Amino acid sequence: MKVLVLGAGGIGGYFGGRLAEKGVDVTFLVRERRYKQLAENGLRLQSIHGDFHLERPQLMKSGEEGGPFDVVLLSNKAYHLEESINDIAPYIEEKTVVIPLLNGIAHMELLWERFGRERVLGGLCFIETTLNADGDVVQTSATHETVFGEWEGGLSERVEQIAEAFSGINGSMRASTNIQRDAWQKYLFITTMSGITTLMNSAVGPIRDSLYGMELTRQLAEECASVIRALEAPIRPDIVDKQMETFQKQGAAMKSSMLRDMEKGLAVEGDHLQGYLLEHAEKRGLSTPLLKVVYNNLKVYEQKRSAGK
Ligand SMILES: NC(=O)C1=CN([C@@H]2O[C@H](COP(=O)(O)OP(=O)(O)OC[C@H]3O[C@@H](n4cnc5c(N)ncnc54)[C@H](OP(=O)(O)O)[C@@H]3O)[C@@H](O)[C@H]2O)C=CC1
Ligand SMILES: CC(C)(CO)C(=O)C(=O)O
Repeated sequence: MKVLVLGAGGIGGYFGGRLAEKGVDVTFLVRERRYKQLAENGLRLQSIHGDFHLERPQLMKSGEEGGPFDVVLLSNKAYHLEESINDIAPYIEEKTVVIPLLNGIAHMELLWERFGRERVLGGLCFIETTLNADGDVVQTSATHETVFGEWEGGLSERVEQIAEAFSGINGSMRASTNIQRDAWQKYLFITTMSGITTLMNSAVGPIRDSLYGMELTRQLAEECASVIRALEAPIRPDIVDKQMETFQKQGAAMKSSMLRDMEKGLAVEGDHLQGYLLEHAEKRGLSTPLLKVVYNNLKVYEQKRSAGK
């Protein structure tokens, strides 16, 4: 199976690296700066599950000849989606499937529009990873999992084949029979998790231990869930309780990738995550006061960032 991974950042670098470590034929579609870095240093994973150094990753830049690919793993940030879609387009053939690993939901419509619903699977990942100053992928907590499947549910032959090819890696890349529900539930989790950690400017531990930390986290999750339910998305009735339990179980040092990006002064995916839900809340007249505060905090950050402060 030939896999093209767009982006070799925290997510693409990690899962693409783990696939290559198993012997899967993986090519990374990257831009100039990352190309140079990976060509010089190789792809290095520093992980609590074991380090890995891929000395000569297969690399491509947009427009170069390559393929055909069976699977394209999309691992860009949401604010690079348009360019990323354009860059993978030449490699999407009749039988190629795209698996997006981005957080959020709004990208699905754009992918369907461009490539057709039949070529796009649902996908998501649970992992805490970031790039260090040398461009190495640093992975720091127990979970390292991606999940993918047919958006309409069930298990198709192609999904089974991909799951077979991805099985046995150091980590988990598995098929789901209900990826639509899984993706919306992940969306709820990340919108709450990135929202509360960026608002409080803190890892999970101090938020949990603070006077109103758990109450506010639940309030944010309830507000987000109310919008998701109004969109008739298929989340479980008890999902907020379940996710609060998950929040309780996280290591104290656990941070969202959005908070890590903020700490590095990088762009954030506020429009794609919190903004998308707020837009729908406003259209439907739903009250989401804490979500508004969270989103506004991100907007203030963006303003200061673009003013260089
Ligand atoms: N990091 C984490 O712990 C988690 C992240 N996620 C989600 O996964 C997605 C990816 O996040 P993450 O990996 O952390 O982000 P990173 O910023 O670490 O990596 C994204 C990579 O995509 C590359 N890229 C963007 N556009 C293109 C393009 N047109 N062609 C080639 N490469 C491109 C960037 O390259 P360049 O260097 O050239 O800009 C960058 O290396 C996000 O939606 C995030 O929310 C989900 C779960 C956990
Ligand atoms: C919360 C977490 C780490 C779970 O995978 C995540 O998705 C993110 O921070 O982007």
